Amino acid sequence: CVVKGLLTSKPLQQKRRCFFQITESTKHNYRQNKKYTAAGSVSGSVQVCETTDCCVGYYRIINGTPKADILACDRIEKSCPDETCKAQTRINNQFLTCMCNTDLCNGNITWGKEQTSHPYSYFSVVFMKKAVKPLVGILLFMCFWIVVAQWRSCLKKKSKCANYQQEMHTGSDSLLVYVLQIVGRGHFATVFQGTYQGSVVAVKFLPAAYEHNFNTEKEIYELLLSKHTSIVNFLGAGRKPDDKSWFIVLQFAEYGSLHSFLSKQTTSWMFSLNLCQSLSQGLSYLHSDLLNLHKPPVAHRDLSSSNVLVKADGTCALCDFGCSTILRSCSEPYRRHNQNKNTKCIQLGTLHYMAPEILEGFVNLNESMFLMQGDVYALGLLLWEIWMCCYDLFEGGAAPQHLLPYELELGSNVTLESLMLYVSYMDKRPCIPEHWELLPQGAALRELLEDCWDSDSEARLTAHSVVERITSLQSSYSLHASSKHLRNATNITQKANVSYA
Ligand SMILES: Nc1ncnc2c1ncn2[C@@H]1O[C@H](COP(=O)(O)OP(=O)(O)OP(=O)(O)O)[C@@H](O)[C@H]1O
Repeated sequence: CVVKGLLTSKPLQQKRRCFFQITESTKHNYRQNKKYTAAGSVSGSVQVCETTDCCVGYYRIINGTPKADILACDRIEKSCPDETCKAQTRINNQFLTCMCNTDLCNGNITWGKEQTSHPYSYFSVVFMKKAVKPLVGILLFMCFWIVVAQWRSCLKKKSKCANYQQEMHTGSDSLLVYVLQIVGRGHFATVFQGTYQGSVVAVKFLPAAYEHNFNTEKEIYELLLSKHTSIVNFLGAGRKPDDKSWFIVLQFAEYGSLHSFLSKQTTSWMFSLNLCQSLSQGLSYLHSDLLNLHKPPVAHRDLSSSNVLVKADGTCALCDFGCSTILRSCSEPYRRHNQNKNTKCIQLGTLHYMAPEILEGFVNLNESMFLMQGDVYALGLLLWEIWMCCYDLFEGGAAPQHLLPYELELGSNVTLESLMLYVSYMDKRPCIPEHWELLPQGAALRELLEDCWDSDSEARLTAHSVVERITSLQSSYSLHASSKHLRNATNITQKANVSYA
């Protein structure tokens, strides 16, 4: 109790005092204001910090000069080694932030003009477009000739480069798997197409050192019993005798990852609904606690369009459970498996999909609800990604090129800092096209997305209620694909279309 008391509330004389200010431009953001006001008691322009030693300052650059936007105590304990307020991050040459650890240190920011150049500034984007394009062309040309040369040498030594056969062991049994070409790569794994017992399968190989990731993923697949159509089917696992690498044999998803699917084609309204429906059903099943099936709730924790597969029937299946956490075992109530083991996944998962509270480190990683709410935030971004590639939702049927969430706003290599600033501090989300408001289903789509990615994690929908909302979209707007508002499929050029008859 004494320790807890020391951590949560400090004696008054030791409490940090910070400048407090919320400008007109941010006053409209009720939630944002509440977060900072709650960080300590405010008297005039000074706030006495309740739980942290850090002052924060968010500044906007107006006419080349930083103007304070939000000044306050930080809300959660973080390291802030600087005594003065030194500019740390900026975004689109517009924002500076600082954190410091002395009384009233956040009132005056120090910065150098050179700090305004941001990797995603307009200049660098133009430069990238003008200068990098020819370089990419040359590189592609060289790659083409390397591939041709390798293919020729393959033809010469056919036995080595062609399909090879592996006998792979799973405990006492053995799996005879033929491994063909590579179909995907992740941070840890290389995934091959192969055959097993006459069926096409995917074989995921993890290097010998990744035993923990292998065990976590295998444990989850075994637990899920592979019985849900929106979870990729698990067929076996084991270790290769020669290089000791780990492998998992899975049902093969013909269209590959959702990311590669959406990069290559646009979809009809009905097709997009099926993708969204199966995806949310998969997550709802994952989160569910099914005592009769001995299935505890599981948080995925690394949902992204690379970790969702698209099967031949146009439905999604979740995969890659290497970062997942079993939240509560049915046989051992409230024992949490994998706790603390998977904290590294936070940095490895695709940054774009991290919920604001996870970006800010505000989450107790052992709290089931927080982890599931983080998954629902990522689900909202995935639904947005799918609908942004639906030609029925764009005039003339011309859906824009597939982009990851926040890629348009922050560039393709987002950083943790720029994402924190944009998603958490500025409370921004991916742009929902304005013309959707004119569509019959537009308001329902907006509401669903906003209820998934709400900055208040407790206000978010559950995965189960997302399924219900999509079911109601399906029944209310099923005939909408032929609406006069919408498509002219002949206008679609680069991507192929996928639709249900
Ligand atoms: N069953 C499958 N069928 C078809 N392609 C698959 C299958 N499983 C994985 N892939 C492809 O392989 C890629 C990498 O797989 P996976 O995400 O499981 O690897 P990982 O190393 O665990 O990834 P991460 O970097 O997200 O941790 C996927 O994005 C997908 O393109």
